[in-house]
Amino acid sequence: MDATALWQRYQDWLYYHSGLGLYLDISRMGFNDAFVATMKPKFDKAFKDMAALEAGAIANPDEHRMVGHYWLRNSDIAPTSELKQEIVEGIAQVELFVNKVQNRDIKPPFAPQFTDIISIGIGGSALGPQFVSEALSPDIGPLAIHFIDNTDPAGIDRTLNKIKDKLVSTLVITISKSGGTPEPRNGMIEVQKAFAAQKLDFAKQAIAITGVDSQLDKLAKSEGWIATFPMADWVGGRTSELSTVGLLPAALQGIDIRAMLDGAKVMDEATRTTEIKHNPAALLAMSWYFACNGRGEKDMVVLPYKDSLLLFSRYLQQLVMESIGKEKDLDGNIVYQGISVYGNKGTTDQHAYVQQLREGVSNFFLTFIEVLEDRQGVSPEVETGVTSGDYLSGLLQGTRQALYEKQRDSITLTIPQVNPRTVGALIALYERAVGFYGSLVNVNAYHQPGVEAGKKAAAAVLDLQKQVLQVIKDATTPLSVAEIAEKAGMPDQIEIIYKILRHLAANGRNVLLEGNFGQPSTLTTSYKGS
Ligand SMILES: O=P(O)(O)OC[C@H]1O[C@H](O)[C@H](O)[C@@H](O)[C@@H]1O
Repeated sequence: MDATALWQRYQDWLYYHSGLGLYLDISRMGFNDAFVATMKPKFDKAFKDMAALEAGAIANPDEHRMVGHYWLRNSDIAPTSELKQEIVEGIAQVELFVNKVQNRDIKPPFAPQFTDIISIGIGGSALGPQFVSEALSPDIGPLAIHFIDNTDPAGIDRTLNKIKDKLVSTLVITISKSGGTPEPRNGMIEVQKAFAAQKLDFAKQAIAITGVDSQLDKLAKSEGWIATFPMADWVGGRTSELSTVGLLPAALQGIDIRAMLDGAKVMDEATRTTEIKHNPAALLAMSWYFACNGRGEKDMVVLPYKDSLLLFSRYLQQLVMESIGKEKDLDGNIVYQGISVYGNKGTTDQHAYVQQLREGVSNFFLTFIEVLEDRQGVSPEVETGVTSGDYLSGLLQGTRQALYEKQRDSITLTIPQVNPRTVGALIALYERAVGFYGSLVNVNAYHQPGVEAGKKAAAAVLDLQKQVLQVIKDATTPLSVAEIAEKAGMPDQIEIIYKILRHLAANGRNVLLEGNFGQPSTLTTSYKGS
């Protein structure tokens, strides 16, 4: 297409939201009018599904749950007055708590005020708070936040070492919807031990955000933690950023949560229209469908040209891949759906993998995220008449053009500034686009059965470890891996048993492994404990 035709196509397909100052440009996706026409009936169904979801339908049939994240930012649309009240009270509870922390009505027992937060959680109980903190936390805020989002001992040490002198004034927030996920439980126990080592009273500095009556809820109540905040079962982990999960840590950091909620609400209104061309979430979902042929044939590369949006692609990775990546569709057919998401930030990635994007395998489409405001205040010139921000903008435009010349499709989303309102709007935009896409490809976008399999397998490995340890403790002579597997009655688990032994031996757990490490069958194991 020549420049004039491209410019016309840009204008024909440009979506602009004046209230948010947000632009969506899908003109560099290679669809045509015939494609749009074929999508029309699919979207009619998607719009209907979405309306039913918002009205309180059981949109997550496997888990028999409603899907209510849109109600969080406009409680008036909650399907019952009880739910509305629950939402209003949830926000009030957050604001009251944050107020009390700020006024020092709630404070740690051995320090004048809270200065830091350790937020413990994983997946949907971490990615949203991490993204929002990176995007919006002030350079010097009322409380500084640190995350434990894994069960990696060295990672936990790193976080704890950084703030060991400030543990006395640290508020610990453990977030887990189910309240039974092992990683945050482990993190919480390790933090509890770090508190005990400094003779601090963990319970007086701890709060939980979790489902009512979950293990975590019961523990927090039985140990007398400062507070527990309920998580509703109709809010999924990956869509919980605008629930207490995201709002509480954000507000404690001094982020305007009402503005975040408002941005999301405004975007929700914009994405309810049933005209594809005027609905930015529908335009996104349609573009994804085009690029992926409705079957995940291409990857979604997300490149925000703004450091503070660094974690957006990681956040979207869960939102998109856990929602769309499904073996079966809603009718039970095997479909192996999904869209792979990755990305870091521009221009940084231009000096890393954009080489492949421009010239290598063409298995992706790009989403540029552009922020019009370079920084607050005036920029110095780095060359006559040119600022660093001009470079950032120029490199984005240049990359978009260079990719287009090689027939690589891209979407460009432009916001005026990274602020609570635009971040709320971005979250809402992608939540809705993912919901539409789920309908377009007929999958349940709100469950995650695949994750359960991995969790069960991990639990089985830990059970096996206990058996293996017993076998080597009981043995009077060193045993080979095969002998251990035999004695544990698990000969078919020999490879996992070998890996358990190797891990124990590497970690001072009284397990001695001897022999040729390049030939595991020669290894013998003995127990060196007392
Ligand atoms: O909040 P939690 O119940 O601890 O769950 C944390 C995360 O882990 C699970 O395995 C799910 O796949 C995620 O969707 C969830 O966000």
